[in-house]
Amino acid sequence: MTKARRTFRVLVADGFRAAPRPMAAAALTTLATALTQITYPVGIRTMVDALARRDVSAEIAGTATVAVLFTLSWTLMIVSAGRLTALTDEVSVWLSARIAALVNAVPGLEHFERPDYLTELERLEKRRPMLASGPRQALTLASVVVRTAGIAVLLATVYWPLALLPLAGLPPYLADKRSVALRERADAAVAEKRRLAGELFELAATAGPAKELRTYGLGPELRARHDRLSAAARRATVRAASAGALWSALGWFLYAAAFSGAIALIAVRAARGDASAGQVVLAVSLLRRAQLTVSQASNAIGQVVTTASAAQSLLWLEDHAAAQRSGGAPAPDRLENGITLEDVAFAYPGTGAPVLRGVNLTLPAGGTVALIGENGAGKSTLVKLLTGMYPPTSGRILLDGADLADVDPARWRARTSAAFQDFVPWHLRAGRAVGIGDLPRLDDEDALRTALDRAAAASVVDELPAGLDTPLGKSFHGGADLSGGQWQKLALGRAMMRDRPLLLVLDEPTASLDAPTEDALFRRYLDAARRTAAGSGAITILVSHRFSTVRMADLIVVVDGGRVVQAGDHATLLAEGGLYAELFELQARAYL
Ligand SMILES: Nc1ncnc2c1ncn2[C@@H]1O[C@H](COP(=O)(O)OP(=O)(O)OP(=O)(O)O)[C@@H](O)[C@H]1O
Repeated sequence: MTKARRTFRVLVADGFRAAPRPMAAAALTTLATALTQITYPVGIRTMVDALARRDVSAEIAGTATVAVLFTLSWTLMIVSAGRLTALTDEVSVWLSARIAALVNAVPGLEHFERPDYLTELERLEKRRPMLASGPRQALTLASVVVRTAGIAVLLATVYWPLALLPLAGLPPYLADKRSVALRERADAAVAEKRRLAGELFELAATAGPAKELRTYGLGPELRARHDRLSAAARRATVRAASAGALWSALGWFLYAAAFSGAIALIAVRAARGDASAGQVVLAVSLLRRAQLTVSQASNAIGQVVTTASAAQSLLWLEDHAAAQRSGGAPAPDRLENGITLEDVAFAYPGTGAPVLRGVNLTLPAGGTVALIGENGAGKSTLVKLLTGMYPPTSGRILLDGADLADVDPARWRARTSAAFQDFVPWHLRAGRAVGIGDLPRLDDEDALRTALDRAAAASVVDELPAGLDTPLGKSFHGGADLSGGQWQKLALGRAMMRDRPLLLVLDEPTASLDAPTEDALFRRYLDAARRTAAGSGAITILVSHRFSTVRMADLIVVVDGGRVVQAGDHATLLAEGGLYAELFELQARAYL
């Protein structure tokens, strides 16, 4: 489908998809209003000419026509305004669901991490209300076209050159289009500044960073940066708005000149006796209406042009979601041999430098694997590749020999589970904050309890006033707030919800827990994992900086500068005397 047809689809056809009945009702009432609005001046002409001829019956007919059409046009106008508002509401709800579905249809994280994609998503979010009113604007434009055509035909019955008057609407239309383009360009140019300013505002005004802000006295610096960015963005948009206003003024000046010329032409024809009194009244009434219609046309076209350009953000998202690989092979039911990385390299999209290079590694089925390395070594990136958030830039990841690139991302995701270091403190009821780890069993209390036990998190829920039903977080009135460690235990419980994951990732999931708790938790967890892994060959990956935990893993993988520099069990790596032994000694000495 061409771009123009797809844009038309967003503006018109989506209205019928989102809300078929409201769209049909709005279309009918809007067009009926347009027809009655332009035809009632014909009754006025009949009235005035009948008056001049002293023809009483024609005058009664003209008056009745005016009365009926006038009353109808007002009634229909009010009904159609209501219909159009209802239509916009329905399309808005439908569109929100569609955007959310499209964003979630993209299996990877690229659109959340690349600045150019973020800008496009942000523009789409900002333009959502405008897009929701697309069908309304399209109907308004259709009504304007019908009225303009009707006015041109009726003016031609008075004196044919007057039919050309609606063409005088072109200069204001073109000027408004230019004005919109100027503002759009300025908006796109300052989008990054606005986003940064928004992030700084969040930092300065939300509870999370408040402690650090006060400790380091960062408030004034953040405010100054925020003000500088906001002012620069405002200056650019105000400049564009002023230039746009000048263009609009010029367009309307040209229209006013054409309008005055048309009035003068009718006056001259009437003075010469070439037009009846009724025709003069009809022409003047139509010219007034034409003025109104042209200004509405210019607005309606301007809005449709803006919305059509906003629709490009939605089309971009549709294309981006469609370009993602979907379908593909199912994930294996169980792992026999394990997951193998073959010469894997990876660079984040939009950045040149690889953060992983030449990674060759086998994670044995049923094993527990610990990833260790210094900050920024590439551990979390490796995890993102294994969970299918990103494909490798080169090299392959094989599940029992089958390329992960050929497996349907959603089906692979359904067989993985994870607790991340930057877990989400879901503000839900406690049971649900855990249950969303396996949506089909969201309210399955037995499954919830088992998951909480596996994560050693049962006590967190038991201490809550209403147990699993306790609302969590400050979003709820009276919601229970938890400590960092308690939130983290619930996140672990969430990761334990899936019964038969093939890959379970625990990416520094215990950073908020004290060392003995982490140690006890992992002993207990790894025992259970080894037992269940016997059935499915599941692999557990643990990212941690604590060697007391790491040493329990079957395989320890040492990552340094994006490369795997060592792999083996604790005793082997210690005997090798490389980076692992060095880091281990360092930490052991710190505890002495
Ligand atoms: N979304 C991203 N876009 C660009 N670069 C990124 C992104 N995420 C991470 N990086 C870079 O990739 C490198 C590896 O980061 P990664 O988070 O994988 O390290 P890590 O070993 O998990 O570190 P830590 O122990 O601090 O969590 C770092 O240099 C980091 O700056």
